[in-house]
Amino acid sequence: MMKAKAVWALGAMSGTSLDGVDAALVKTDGERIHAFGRTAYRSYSDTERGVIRAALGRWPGEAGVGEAAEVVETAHAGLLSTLAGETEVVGFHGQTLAHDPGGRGTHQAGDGAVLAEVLGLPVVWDFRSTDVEMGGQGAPLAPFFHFACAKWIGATQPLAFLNLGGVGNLTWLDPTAPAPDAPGACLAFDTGPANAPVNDLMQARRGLALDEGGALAAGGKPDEAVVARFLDHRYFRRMPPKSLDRNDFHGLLAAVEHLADADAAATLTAAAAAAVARGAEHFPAPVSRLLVTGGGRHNETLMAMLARLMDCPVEPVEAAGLDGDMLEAQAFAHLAVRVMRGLPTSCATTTGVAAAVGGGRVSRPDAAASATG
Ligand SMILES: Nc1ncnc2c1ncn2[C@@H]1O[C@H](COP(=O)(O)OP(=O)(O)OP(=O)(O)O)[C@@H](O)[C@H]1O
Ligand SMILES: CC(=O)N[C@H]1[C@@H]2OC[C@@H](O2)[C@@H](O)[C@@H]1O[C@H](C)C(=O)O
Repeated sequence: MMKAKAVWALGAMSGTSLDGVDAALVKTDGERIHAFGRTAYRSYSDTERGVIRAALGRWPGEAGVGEAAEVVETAHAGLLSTLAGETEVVGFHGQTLAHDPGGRGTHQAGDGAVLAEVLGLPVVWDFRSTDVEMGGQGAPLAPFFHFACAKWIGATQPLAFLNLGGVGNLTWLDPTAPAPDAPGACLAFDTGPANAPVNDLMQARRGLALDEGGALAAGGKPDEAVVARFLDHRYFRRMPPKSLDRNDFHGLLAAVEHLADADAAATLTAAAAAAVARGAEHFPAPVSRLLVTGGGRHNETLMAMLARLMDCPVEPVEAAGLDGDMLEAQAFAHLAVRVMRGLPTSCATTTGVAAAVGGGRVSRPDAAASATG
């Protein structure tokens, strides 16, 4: 079989924590990573964040959604144009405003056609809709990239990637499998809330965005009864694949209302760790290591709790030479190339979709130009 040519692709992600946009270059043929390139970040201003926050939970056509999409497009256009000269294709995730795979679908704000026109490059976007239309969860989508990362780092034994963002997601994988959608290659799902509840607590009690380093939680004692009640949630009894919306565990903050700040932070941190451990019970085989990506890997208390609960080494992805701040952006660069090549981006064991599917719409600059007159 002829080997596919690797190309430089530029991926961009605007995550659930609404901090800003990550962008990263990856040289890939959609199967194998050939090189990692430059990265860039642009934070949202408070005003921009406010516009996006006001549109959370809303669907296309509803109030505030157009304004949020414009903020997302402007931020991406500015950031991506600084790297556009180094790439052939863009993978644009956009900002998830609402995610209800069993109901109304999934909604990422930002129009790829607008970006294609601005950047003069093909843009792959709307990665999740086709999967949802075909009965999948539409998330997580990073697993096929995690599989490529496992090959890149030369892994030979099953391992797991854990993303600790607002929500947590876990990918178990066997790097000896021939492809990520091969039988027994991957199992992936959202574990539960990760940083979002602690962030919400810090905002409510201290006016801060996050528990820096997990310092507040480190000084508290988890309320085990609250953690046990949290684990009783029906989400943890569901078999994977499964995915979550940021607000699916909204009641968690009320459950720690009676606790002092440090104990409340410790309890919510313990709940996030326990959700991961509960998820790991679904692993088809033991793992050699758990590689942690996403902002939560900077939370030392959360990492220590995880290390106590897991029976394998728990390490930030940097221990394997990867970039934990950019992994999701890199994932959408890699997935964009898969879409361009007609390769699937999800399968039954990563999103629960009936058959492996290639999500993603492709907008080309000329088409964008003619569509907009
Ligand atoms: N130094 C730190 N100490 C403690 N927590 C931190 C630190 N840095 C980041 N975090 C946590 O990580 C979060 C951001 O993580 P990340 O950027 O991975 O999220 P995201 O990509 O927006 O979310 P998702 O993956 O759910 O879309 C912050 O909101 C905070 O809770
Ligand atoms: C619907 C949606 O945007 N989900 C995000 C979110 O953030 C983390 C987790 O929940 C994961 O399911 C997903 O993002 C990553 C990039 C994914 O699809 O793999």
